[in-house]
Amino acid sequence: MIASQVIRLAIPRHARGLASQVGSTTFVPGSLHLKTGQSFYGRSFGAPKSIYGETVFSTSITSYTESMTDPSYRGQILVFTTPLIGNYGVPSNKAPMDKQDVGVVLESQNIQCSAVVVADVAEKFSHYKAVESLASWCQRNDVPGLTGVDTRAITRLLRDQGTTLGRLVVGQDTSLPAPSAKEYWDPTHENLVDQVSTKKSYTMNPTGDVKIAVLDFGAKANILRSLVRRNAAVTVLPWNFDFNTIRDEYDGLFLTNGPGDPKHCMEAAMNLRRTFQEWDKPIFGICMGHQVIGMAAGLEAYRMMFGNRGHNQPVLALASSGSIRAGRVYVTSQNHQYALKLQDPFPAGWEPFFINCNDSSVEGIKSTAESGKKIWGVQFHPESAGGPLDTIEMFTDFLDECRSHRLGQRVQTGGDLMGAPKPTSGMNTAESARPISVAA
Ligand SMILES: NC(=O)CC[C@H](N)C(=O)O
Repeated sequence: MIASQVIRLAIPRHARGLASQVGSTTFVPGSLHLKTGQSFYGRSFGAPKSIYGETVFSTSITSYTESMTDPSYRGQILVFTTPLIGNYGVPSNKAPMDKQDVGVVLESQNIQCSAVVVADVAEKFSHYKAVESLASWCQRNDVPGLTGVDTRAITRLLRDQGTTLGRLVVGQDTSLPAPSAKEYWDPTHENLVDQVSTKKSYTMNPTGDVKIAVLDFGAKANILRSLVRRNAAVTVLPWNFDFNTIRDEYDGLFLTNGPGDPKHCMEAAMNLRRTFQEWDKPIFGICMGHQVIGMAAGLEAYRMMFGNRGHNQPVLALASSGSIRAGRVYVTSQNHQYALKLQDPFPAGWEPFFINCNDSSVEGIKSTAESGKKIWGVQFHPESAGGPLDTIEMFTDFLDECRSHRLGQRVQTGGDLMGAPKPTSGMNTAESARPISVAA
C-alpha cells in the first residue's frame, strides 16, 4: 500500500473550504484518514469534533439507530454500505421499565460508536415515531459523522486489507496533514467491556417466574427485553462479578454481547470455567458471551480480517436443539471482529452448533448431550435489533430449560438437548481443559 496515497472521490467543492450552505443545512468539511495511508474527503455532520477509532463496515440496510446504540460498536468508526442513511430519522429513546420493556427503545441510552460514515446522509426524514434527524441526534450525542464519501471504495479497502485504524477529521482540522501511523489510537488495547458494563447490579421484572443472572459485557437492550418479555426476573451483574458466589439463587446464567478483544475478559472466562465444573443449570451466551464460554471451554478466540457486521449473515445449524434444527440455514444479525477457532477435536463435552455459510467461521457451540450440561453460545444475535428474528426462539428454549431444571422435570419436545441424561463426567475439567488463550 502506498503510504501517502490519497483518494479524492467525489469531493464536493464546498467540502474543500470552510462551512458552506446547502439548502437550509450548513455543512463543514470532513475527512476520513486510514492508518494504511488512504484519505477520503466529504462533509461532516453531527458533532464538530475529530476522533480516532477502528474503521469497520456494516452491510445492514436498516436499523442504523439500533446499530449505533449497540455497545459492541464502542471505539469504532462505523461505515454503512447502504448509501442512504437517516431517511427515517431517530425515535425518542424512552420506554417504560416493566414486564415488557427495559427503559429504552434503542439498544442503549446513547450512541456508542465513535463516528459514522455514510455515502449520503438524509437531510429530510420521515417516520411516525421520528423526533429528530440523524445529524441532530449525532450532534446531541457528541458523535461526528461524515457524508459525501464513496463508502463502496472504503468498504472494498477494508474488505481487502482488513479492519483498519482511522481518524475522522472535521472542520479546520481537515487542512492538517493526515496523522502519522503511530498517532492512531487502537481501541482493541483497551478493556472496552469495562467501560460499558454496569458498575452496579440491578434487577428487572423481579416478579418473573424464573431467575436469570446476566453477566453484562455491554448488553444490547433487546437481549434483556427478550428475557423480560418471556417473564424472566433478570439480575444484571458487572462483567467480572464472580457469579459462583451467588449462583445457588439462580435458575440460569446469561452472558451478553460486548465490545473489543475477548482476551480482556479472561477473568470472566476463569470464573465461568469454575461454574461449568460445579453447577449444572443452563447457561447461554451471545457474541462476546459466546466467546467467553468458548474460552472457558478451552477454545481459542482469534481476530478475523474484517469480521461480520450486518443483518444478513446466513448460518448453518450443525446440531438440533430446542427450536433449532440441524441442516437448516438461519439468517442472522451480526457484529463481531473475533471468533472462536474451529478445532478438531473439539474439547471434551463440546461440539460446534452453527457455522457461517459465507466464511465457515464458528457461529455457535454447545455442550454435548453426553456431557449432561445445558450450555449454548452463539456468535450471532438471536435478539436481532436490527435484523431477522429467525433464531429468536432460542431465548424461549433457554428459559424453558431453566424452568424445566427448576421444576426437576424433563421437557419431552425433541431436540438432542431435551431430556438429556443427568450430568456425568463428559465435560472438561480443570485438568483436561486447554489453557485459556487468545490468538494474536
Ligand atoms: N457483538 C459482540 O459481542 C462482539 C464481540 C467482540 N467484541 C467481537 O468483536 O468479536
